[in-house]
Amino acid sequence: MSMLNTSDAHLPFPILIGDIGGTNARFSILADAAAEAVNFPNVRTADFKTIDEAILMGVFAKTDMRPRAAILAVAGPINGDEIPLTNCDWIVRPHTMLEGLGIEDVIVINDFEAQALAISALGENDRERIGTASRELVASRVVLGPGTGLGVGGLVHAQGSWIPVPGEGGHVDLGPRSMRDLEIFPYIETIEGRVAAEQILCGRGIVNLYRAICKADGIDSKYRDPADITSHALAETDKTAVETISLFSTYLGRLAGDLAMIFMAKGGVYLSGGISQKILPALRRSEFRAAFEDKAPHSHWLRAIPTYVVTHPLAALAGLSFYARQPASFGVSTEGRRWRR
Ligand SMILES: Nc1ncnc2c1ncn2[C@@H]1O[C@H](COP(=O)(O)OP(=O)(O)OP(=O)(O)O)[C@@H](O)[C@H]1O
Repeated sequence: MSMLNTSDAHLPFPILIGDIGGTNARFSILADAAAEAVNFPNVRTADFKTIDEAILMGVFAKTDMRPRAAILAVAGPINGDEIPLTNCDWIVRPHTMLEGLGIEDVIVINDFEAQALAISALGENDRERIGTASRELVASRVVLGPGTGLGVGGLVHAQGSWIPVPGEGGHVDLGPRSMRDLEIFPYIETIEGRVAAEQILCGRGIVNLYRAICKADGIDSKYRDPADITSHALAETDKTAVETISLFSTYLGRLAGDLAMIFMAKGGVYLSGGISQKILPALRRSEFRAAFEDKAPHSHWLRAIPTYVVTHPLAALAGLSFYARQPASFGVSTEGRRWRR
């Protein structure tokens, strides 16, 4: 039995769980540890001034259930009693929630910690395997998700617990490796001179990569929206778009393999984020998996690690509910991130 959570009392049910993204916030309520989650319609963050107002209108106005506790996953760092969100004007103020919403206990964690909690127990219907490695081990895992940005979360298995590890893995350096990379990389828009992984592996990164390929080839770029590039790539109606998504898959595989080595992720590497699902047919091709395994001197080891695309539509909420139902199975540190009345 793990000692990691002994200082943390269980949260009282019903528990409100929330995944607060830049554009959308998704909420559910768990009536008790055995009950199915009751899901509420997506709330667009731009439609409400505050998260408290969104909870009142998007949840409380639609049910008689009143949560006694809340676990929220947010995109952004959690420091202190005022938590600003990346890509959205909301500031999460747990003290205000305790006073105004009748909630007794609030925990706030990072969105990729929630994604990491989810990959501890996703079923076969909630993921699609990429490649042939299929050995399922109860061992450390990694999740990386290209969306508006690039999130990364580790899930370490130790002392009989799953321990989510938040971090800024989306900001590691990504370097050129092939001759073609060397032609394209000089044209990738940098951040203070650096090609951080997020300069390529996210929505705006797809456009950045596409434009760099156009410049390297001396042709005009036609598309400004990542969705246009992926749709032309998947339909094979534009050669540069096809190469963009092929290289995107290679670079995603390269980073996924690096993270697998860093975390000794024998339990598998998971791709989440909106973009992974949208380019699933491209990820099924050879580039992603080939780059993932291309890690001499450890390729034999990478070949045995399964890789998956998360297909669960509400994976972060699923992760939060696994934790809410069975907190003792997880080593979630709540220090400085839990507020009680
Ligand atoms: N078909 C597509 N192909 C590639 N990129 C796309 C496509 N559709 C949307 N995008 C890009 O995906 C990004 C949004 O990603 P995602 O849907 O994962 O949102 P998110 O970052 O999780 O935010 P939120 O949680 O608020 O929904 C945007 O940069 C958008 O331009």
